[in-house]
Amino acid sequence: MKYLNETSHMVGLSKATRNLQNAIQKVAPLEAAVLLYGESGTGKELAARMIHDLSNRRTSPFISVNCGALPRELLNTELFGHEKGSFTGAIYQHQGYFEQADGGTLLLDEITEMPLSFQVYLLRALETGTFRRVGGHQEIKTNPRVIATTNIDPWQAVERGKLRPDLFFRLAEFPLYLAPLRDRDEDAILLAHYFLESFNETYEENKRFTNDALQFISNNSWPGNVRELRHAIHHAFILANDEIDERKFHRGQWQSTPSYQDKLVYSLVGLSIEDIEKNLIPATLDHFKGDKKQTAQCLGISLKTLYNRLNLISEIDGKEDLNKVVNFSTKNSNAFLARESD
Ligand SMILES: Nc1ncnc2c1ncn2[C@@H]1O[C@H](COP(=O)(O)OP(=O)(O)OP(=O)(O)O)[C@@H](O)[C@H]1O
Repeated sequence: MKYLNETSHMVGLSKATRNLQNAIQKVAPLEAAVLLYGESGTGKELAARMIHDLSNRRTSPFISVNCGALPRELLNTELFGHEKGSFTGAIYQHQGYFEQADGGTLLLDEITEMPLSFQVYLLRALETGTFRRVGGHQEIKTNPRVIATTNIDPWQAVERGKLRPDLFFRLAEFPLYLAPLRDRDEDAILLAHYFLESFNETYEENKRFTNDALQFISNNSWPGNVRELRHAIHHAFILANDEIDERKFHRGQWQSTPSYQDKLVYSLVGLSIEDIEKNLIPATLDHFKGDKKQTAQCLGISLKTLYNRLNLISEIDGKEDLNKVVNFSTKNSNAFLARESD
């Protein structure tokens, strides 16, 4: 098995992605501070990495700091470092991220999660290009290029008091928006093929999507964006033998908002299990155009059980009623099997 490594370039042909790629190409060689904003999983960290790789700083370090994950009391030492003996346990001098990223790129991830009271120190370091290590007296000068990211609208973050306006203006010399996957037309399919090829290569397999899987990928809204899509494909890839069909996506634990399932389940409340079964079996049979093997497979029952259930249903309802059930439930099953993404 090879090392999973498909994350080095930005896949997508939608207008939003092409605009983003163009903007990255333009801003990367400059020194402007970039603020990347967009929903979680849209590719902000990837974009930051690309900016670094396309800049003149590419051979220097790229240091990423998750501002939301650092406790307030550690922010100072983690960002600016400390001198030996500056506090109990400081047995060595420590260089903070600002020094480590000197000449390279410092990615301040989730900037709006940084406590407001600390943002003023960050701003000072950015404005003057200098800072002091904790316990130090000497001004240290470094030159990292700063890229910041946030999952929330940065203008709203300023309004709501989560981001100091002066820091916002310093960080947002070049704001860049990453659109959610649902607004990026054909990108989901391209990304799906890209991730599939990558998994095939990694696991030395040759798995393929069926048309209904591609339909599902294209219809789903992917609220967790590219990250969710990647996890879903990995999950389906692991379950599938050769062909990755739509059903491999159904019960995935990756699913963050099981919208169609929720809707489906709530639409069934009030019916008995017997009613549901009576409707579901003929509807599934109808969906597979009478193919009992596929129907049984989809329902997760044996062919024998399917025959027994069908006999039972026709005994209960009579032939005429069964047809009615099929017609009635075909409508519902089509809606269900089409996996409406809204
Ligand atoms: N256009 C793309 N092409 C290929 N891979 C992508 C693309 N966009 C995102 N990815 C991949 O999707 C995953 C999530 O992306 P990333 O971590 O950059 O998102 P993010 O916006 O920074 O998320 P968060 O805000 O939650 O930190 C990563 O594995 C990344 O490599």
